[in-house]
This record gives sequence, C-alpha cells and structure tokens, in this order.
Amino acid sequence: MARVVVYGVGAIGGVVAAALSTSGSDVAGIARGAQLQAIRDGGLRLLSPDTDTTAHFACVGAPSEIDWREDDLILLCMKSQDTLGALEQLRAAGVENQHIFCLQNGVTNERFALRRFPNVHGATVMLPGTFLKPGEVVSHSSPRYGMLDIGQFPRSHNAADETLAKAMEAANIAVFVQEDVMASKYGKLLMNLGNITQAALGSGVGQGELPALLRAEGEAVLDAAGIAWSDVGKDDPRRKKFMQIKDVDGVPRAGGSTAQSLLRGAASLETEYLNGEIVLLGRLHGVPTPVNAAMLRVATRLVREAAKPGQTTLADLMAEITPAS
Ligand SMILES: NC(=O)C1=CN([C@@H]2O[C@H](COP(=O)(O)OP(=O)(O)OC[C@H]3O[C@@H](n4cnc5c(N)ncnc54)[C@H](OP(=O)(O)O)[C@@H]3O)[C@@H](O)[C@H]2O)C=CC1
Ligand SMILES: CC(C)(CO)C(=O)C(=O)O
Repeated sequence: MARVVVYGVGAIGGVVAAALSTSGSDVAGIARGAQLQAIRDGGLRLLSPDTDTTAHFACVGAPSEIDWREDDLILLCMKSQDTLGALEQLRAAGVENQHIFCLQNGVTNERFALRRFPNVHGATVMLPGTFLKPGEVVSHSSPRYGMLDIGQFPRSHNAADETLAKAMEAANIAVFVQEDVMASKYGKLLMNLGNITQAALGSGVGQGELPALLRAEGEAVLDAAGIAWSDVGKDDPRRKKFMQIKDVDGVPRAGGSTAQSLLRGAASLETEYLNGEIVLLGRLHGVPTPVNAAMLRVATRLVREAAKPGQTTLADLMAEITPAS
C-alpha cells in the first residue's frame, strides 16, 4: 500500500492524517509550529460525534526531511495562499512524478501544481473540520468524517485515485471518483463565497441578502466563462447518508475555515482564491462583481486589524459594496 504524505496538518490534513493512520495506512505528516511539536510530543487527537482517538504517525517540518518514494501519494492540505511555497519545497526536495492531490477549496491549486508536476488531482473537500488547538482536530460529521470527490486534473481519473479512495474508505471518509472533478470544485467554490462573510460576522449571525448577491455574481461569471459546475451543496443527497453535522462533546463548531484562520490570528486569509476567483473571472469575461470585490477588501481589512469573527456588522459589510468592481 502506498504511503500517504499529508502536507499541512491543520483541520482537513489533521482529520485525514489521523483517520488514515488509525485505520492502518502508512502516513507521514508535514506540519509546522506548535502543531508539529504537539504531534511529535503526543500524537494527534481526533474528535468527532462518534469517536475520540489519538493517532501517532511520523511528522516532519519540511519536505526535505522525507525520504521520498516513487509511489507516495501527496495530499496538499494547506490554505491556497500557502500552496506555491509548499510546491517549491516539494520540488527542492526531489519530488517529481508522485501523484499530488489538492484537498483544498478554490480552483487555482491544481493549476499551480500542474505547472510544476505532471500528476495532479483535484479533490472537493466536504468535511466540517476544526483546528483551533495544537494537537487536536475535530470533524463534526457523522457517520463518516466527511466526503471527497476526487479525480485527475484537468479531468479523467486513474489508478492513483482508486488507491487513495480505497485508503480513505477504510478510514471512514467517503470518496467518489469523478470524471470531471473540477465541476464539483467549481460548485464548492460557489458555496465558499460565504466563508468571508461568516468570518466577519460570526457563525450563526444573519447575513441578509449577501449570500444571494455573492452567489448570483458567482453563477453569472461561471456562465459567462462557460465553466460547468455541479451542485455539492446542502441538497446533495450524499450529505444525508454520509455527512450529518452533529455536536461533538465540549467542542462547538467554530465556523468555517476562514473564520478559524481569523480565530487563530492568521496573517492571511484564503479569500483571494475564493471570492477573488470570481472577481478575476468577472474581469476576464466582462461581468461586474462588486459584491465579491467588496469582500476581498473586507478580508484585507480584517487581517490588518487582527479582527475576530463577530466584530463586524452586516451594515459594515453592505457599506463596503460600491458599484465599481
Ligand atoms: N476546515 C474546513 O472545514 C474545510 C477546509 N477546506 C479547505 O481545505 C484547505 C485546508 O483548510 P484547513 O485545513 O481548514 O486549513 P488549516 O489552516 O486548518 O490547516 C492548514 C495547515 O497547513 C499548515 N501549513 C501551511 N503551509 C505549510 C508549510 N509550508 N509547511 C507546513 N505546514 C504548512 C498551516 O500552518 P499555519 O497554521 O502555521 O499556517 C496549517 O496548520 C483549504 O483550502 C480550505 O479552504 C475545505 C472544506 C472544509
Ligand atoms: C463549506 C465550508 C464552510 C464547510 O466547512 C467550507 O468549505 C470551509 O470551511 O471552508
């Protein structure tokens, strides 16, 4: 069985690494900071509505510390703004033909990777992961930890997808190998346009007409660009079977991945690759995107002011929207 190298052991990478490791896969993690230290000291605790387990797997601080094998499967699990740096480190460490899977939101990571490596796969991540405390990750999903659509980039699928799917299935993560994984990832992108508004306003706070405005711009640019997308949202029947959101004792869901970045005081947000993708496509195809452009400015401000979720009001967000995009 191929080794799985999880690059970026945060919410998603952490749940995946711990689940794979406890189900018997050979796993190596690449982490940094307090998370690396905590995993080395005591393993990684994985909590879910149904489980509480601690996984012990090899974890290093950089790709150069790994003795690479030809059949390693590499999972990119960092935020999109960290992908380029990570790819450079992989290249410097001698990675060449290994299969690289982008378990990331947004649609840019695959292109970044394919510029440098020949075997790239997309993965749509439907997994409510939380990472707020070094040494501990949480999935609020039951009965599976989450679901993935995977496939080769730009399309098709091959034996590497099947190998990863088998390992993930054994690790209680549902996997669907797709012919056109990017259609699923564009559908997920439309959902992620609300990451920044939730991060600003706080989880569970009313967002008025903002979600509909953001999504309408998103759908309009995808339409103008001729990009196909499939709906992986709340009505996706797979969610009911595999991914019901439930409570985890003592760990409230802290909001989505962008909100968690703010809570952890991160120096950057992924917004440029989410709402920013829509703004870019709008500019390329002549579709105004003033609402998504406004949320990009909001993201910059939240980082500059080290704001926490809930410190911004809906009126603040609406005031940011100007007719020009
Ligand atoms: N969390 C969720 O529920 C979901 C997230 N996603 C997507 O999954 C992807 C990962 O998100 P998420 O897991 O939340 O992100 P996190 O920020 O929780 O985890 C990413 C981890 O990667 C680390 N990292 C980044 N660059 C490097 C590097 N060069 N070397 C070592 N470690 C590195 C980060 O360290 P540091 O903290 O120091 O930056 C962090 O620990 C994103 O694209 C996100 O949008 C998709 C669906 C749901
Ligand atoms: C859809 C959502 C918000 C689910 O967690 C997500 O993809 C994220 O957190 O980035």
